[in-house]
Amino acid sequence: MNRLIKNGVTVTPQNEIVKTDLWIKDGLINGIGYFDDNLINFDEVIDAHGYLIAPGFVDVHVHFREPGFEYKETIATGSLSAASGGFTTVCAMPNLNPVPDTVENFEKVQQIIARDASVKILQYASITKDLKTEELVDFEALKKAGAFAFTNDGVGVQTAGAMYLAMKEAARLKMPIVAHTEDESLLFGGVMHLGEKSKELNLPGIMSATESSQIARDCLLAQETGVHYHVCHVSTKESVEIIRQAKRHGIHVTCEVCPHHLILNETAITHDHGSFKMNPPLRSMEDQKALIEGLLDGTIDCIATDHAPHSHEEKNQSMCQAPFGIIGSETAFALMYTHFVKTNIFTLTQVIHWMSEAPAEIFNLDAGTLTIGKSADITLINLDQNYEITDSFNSKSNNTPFIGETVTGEIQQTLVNGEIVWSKK
Ligand SMILES: NC(=O)N[C@@H](CC(=O)O)C(=O)O
Ligand SMILES: [Zn+2]
Ligand SMILES: [Zn+2]
Repeated sequence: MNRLIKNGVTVTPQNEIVKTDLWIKDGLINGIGYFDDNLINFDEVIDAHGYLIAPGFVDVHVHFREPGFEYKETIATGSLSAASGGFTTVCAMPNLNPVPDTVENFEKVQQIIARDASVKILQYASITKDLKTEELVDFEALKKAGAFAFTNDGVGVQTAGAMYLAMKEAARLKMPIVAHTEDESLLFGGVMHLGEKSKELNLPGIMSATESSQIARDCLLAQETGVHYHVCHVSTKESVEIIRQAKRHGIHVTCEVCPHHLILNETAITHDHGSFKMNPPLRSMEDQKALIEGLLDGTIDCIATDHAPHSHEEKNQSMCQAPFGIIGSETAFALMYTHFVKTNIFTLTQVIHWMSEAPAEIFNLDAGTLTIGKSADITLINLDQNYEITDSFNSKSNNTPFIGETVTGEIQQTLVNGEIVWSKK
C-alpha cells in the first residue's frame, strides 16, 4: 500500500516552515521530500495543501475510564478523542475498576484496547493494590503482561517506605515510577489553590507543599534507588525548583506539565464551579511563570494533557462536590499554539517537540518523530484555521473551562501506521 501526503509543510529544528510531501509505504514512512505522483504509482494521494505534517503527538497522561466508569469515557471514545487531537500514542492511567493491579485485571484492559483503540495505547499498572498505599503489586508479573510503567495517578503514594520499596523493585526491572504527588495529610479538604482567590471565594485551599513536599521526598528516594522517576502534572514553582536541583545532582527525574497549568492561573476561577476544579489545582501567577520558565530551561521535559473526563452531572456543581479533572486531548495543540506560539513565547518547533519527541524520549518509545523507516504516525494541522471550542467533543465528556474560547490551529487528519484514524468532517 503506497500513500502520498502531498503539498504539506514541515517545521525544521530551526523553526523554518518548508514545503514537503510524505510518502507512506506499508504503514511506514518511506520518504520525505518531493515525489511526483505521475512517476510513482500511489494507491492514494492525500492533498494536504499547506497543512503542517507533524509527527503524531504522544500523551503520557490520559484517563480512559474503562473498565469501571464507562459513563465518563471508554477506550473507544477516549482514543478517538486523542486521535482527533492529533495524538497517535497515549499512556492510560490505572485509576479504573478493577484497578490493573494483577495480571488478570491488567489483561482485561489490554483486551479492550486490542478491540477498541483507534490510536496506540500503552497501559500503566498501579504501584499498589487498589491504589491504596499498603501493599505493592507484583511488578515483575505486570511488566511481563505488558505494563508500560507503574503509577498510582489519582492519588499519591502516602508513605516514604512504600515508595522506596516500589522504586527499588522498579529500578531492578528497569521500569519507570510515575508519580501523582500529593501528601493527603496536607490536603485539609482543599478544592482549589490556597491563596487570595480561595479566600475571596471562601473555598478550602490546597497549599503548594501538598505537592512539592512529596516530590522532594521522592527525588531523594530516586537518588537512593537509581530508579527513573517521572513526576505527573507539575504545578508549583517549588516543584519546578526541586526538580531543577535534582537534575543538577544527576538524579534520574523527568516531569510533565499540562496545558491548563501553563495557560491559566487561579485568577481564571471566576466563581465556584466544578469546571475549574482539577488536581493539581490552577495555581498562582508566579507558579504559572515558573512552569513556563521550567519548560524553556529544560527542567520540565514535556507536555501531557491529563485528559480526565467526568459527566456533566458530576462537574455541574460546587467545587466542594465536583470531582477533580478536565478533559484535554482535543484542545491541547490549539491552546498551546494560540497562547504560546502566536504570542512568540514558544516556537512551533518547541511545542511540537514537547508534545511528540520529548515524551517519547522520556520513556524510550518508538514514536514522536517523522523518520524514514518508522511507523507513519502523523497528524495534519491547519495552522491558519481559527475556530471556537464548543461543548461538542469526540470524548464522551465535555468538562473543560476552555469552552467558548476561539483558538487557532485545527487538526485535520490523524494517521496511525499509515492508516487514517480520524478526519475532520
Ligand atoms: N487530574 C485530575 O484532576 N483528575 C484525575 C486524577 C489525576 O490525574 O490525579 C482523574 O482521574 O479524574
Ligand atoms: Zn494525578
Ligand atoms: Zn491524571
